[in-house]
Amino acid sequence: MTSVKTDVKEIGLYINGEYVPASNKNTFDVMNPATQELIARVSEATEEDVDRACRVARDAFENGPWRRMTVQERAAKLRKMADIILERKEEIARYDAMDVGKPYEATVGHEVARAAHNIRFFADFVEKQGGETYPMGEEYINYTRYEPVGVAALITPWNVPFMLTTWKLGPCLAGGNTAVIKPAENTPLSVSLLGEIAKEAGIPDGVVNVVQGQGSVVGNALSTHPEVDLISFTGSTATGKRILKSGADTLKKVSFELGGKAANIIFEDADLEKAVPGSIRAAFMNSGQVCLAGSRILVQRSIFNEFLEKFKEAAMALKVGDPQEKGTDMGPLVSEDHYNKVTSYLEIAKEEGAELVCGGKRPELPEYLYKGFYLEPTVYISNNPKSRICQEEIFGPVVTLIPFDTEEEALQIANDTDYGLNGVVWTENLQRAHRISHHVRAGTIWVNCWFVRDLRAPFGGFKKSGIGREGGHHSMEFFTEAKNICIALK
Ligand SMILES: NC(=O)C1=CN([C@@H]2O[C@H](COP(=O)(O)OP(=O)(O)OC[C@H]3O[C@@H](n4cnc5c(N)ncnc54)[C@H](OP(=O)(O)O)[C@@H]3O)[C@@H](O)[C@H]2O)C=CC1
Ligand SMILES: CCCCCC/C=C/C(=O)O
Repeated sequence: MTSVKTDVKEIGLYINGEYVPASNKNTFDVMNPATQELIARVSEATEEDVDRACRVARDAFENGPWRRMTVQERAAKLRKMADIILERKEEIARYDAMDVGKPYEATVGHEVARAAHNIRFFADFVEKQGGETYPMGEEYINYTRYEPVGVAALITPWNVPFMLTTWKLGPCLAGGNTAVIKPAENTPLSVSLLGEIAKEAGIPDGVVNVVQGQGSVVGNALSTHPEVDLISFTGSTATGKRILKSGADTLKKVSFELGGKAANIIFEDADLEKAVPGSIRAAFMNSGQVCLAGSRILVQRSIFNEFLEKFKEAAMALKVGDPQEKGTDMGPLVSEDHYNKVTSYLEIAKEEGAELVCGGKRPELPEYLYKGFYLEPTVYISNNPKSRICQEEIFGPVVTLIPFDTEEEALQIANDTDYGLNGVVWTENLQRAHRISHHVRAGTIWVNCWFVRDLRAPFGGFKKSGIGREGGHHSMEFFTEAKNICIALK
């Protein structure tokens, strides 16, 4: 058996409605992390290319029709875009499976569908959005308008490239802004299609541009560019800090979705029929390369052994393998560098005295996957919540079970982190569910579920997990400027 073989793709930058090479004709190679085969050569933008993309986006914003269209006209084009995404869902999911190593089946069924929903949701949202009016007796009346901000830089990570980019692009375009998108260098394939999909949907040239290349060059050029008015960024906390500094001189608006180290708390009254599979998903979906991963599993001591046995059995039953193949639960890690980072925590865990329950090594795989960056689902037990494996975002299929006795202790451990993106609570006690949800310091708490999303709800992090919120009117507030108009009536 072999993985799906494809020709090496040649991918250009997408600027002003067409694919173009980099100004110096340089390209970079993209590998399939499941096999280390070369899958694409991608044009590597220079600062000059980024400058051109930003100027094109500025011109499309100032002089083009996009921001002048009625919301109904813009919404119709966005709905068309969502339709095209669904029509091309196999191609998009195949791309994400090829460069991220995501299981194709889950990607085509969930993530690409969600990507289309991201665009359609904001088309519907802006059509229904009203303004405010504040009459001042008979003499004056105030009313508000929500106007686009300008040129947005959308900088996105490699773990969920297409879906997370559309999560930003939907509200950006619905608000009447123009965009320069920069996907992660490891995973440029699916996002490279967004410019042509926008064009096919009738969105004017220059409104959606995609530049490719390294964060330190291309991302930095965007974050410092005078024509960029706002930056919506999803990625690591370390990069978020850098972008905040680079954007400071030009006073850019920022929205940051950053890292996480969620506590997944299992109380003794939890229904383990739900808590075990739910915790497995939260731990190992996307090979654990998920900001929302429930990677610190806090288990009440009275049920610790029972939970441990069930969790271990379920983790070991996950099918690790070729992301292109039906039935694969977990693909490889995204790259050699990332594999080295994740596996360095296996050494750290040993030094910290954590007990290895299962995993911690490469799985046995067919020969054609020998070079892939695979790691078995790995589970530790630790009694030291302050240890590095319990504090740092490993971003791989490595989780730690931590025993606790009381609610107070669970809360203390849950909140003992720099991060605050989300938390998960498993209990059949309604009062406890509310109590714990109120006291865990994080932007989203899931009770007896994980990663259930309503796009109207605020999404974002406390502490070092982010700045601002995305979702519904939160996204629209970021991507628009509220203007008050005060009219004298006499
Ligand atoms: N809160 C949330 O919703 C989510 C958060 N994340 C977080 O993302 C991280 C994983 O993604 P990862 O790609 O490694 O994150 P990085 O922060 O390394 O990269 C994210 C993006 O920023 C770019 N970038 C890197 N350096 C700079 C710079 N100096 N200026 C501007 N842009 C730059 C990267 O480019 P390049 O790749 O080319 O270096 C990439 O496109 C994890 O910490 C995870 O928790 C992920 C998903 C959701
Ligand atoms: C495998 C999917 C992980 C998605 C992580 C971030 C989600 C953001 C959102 O739902 O908007």
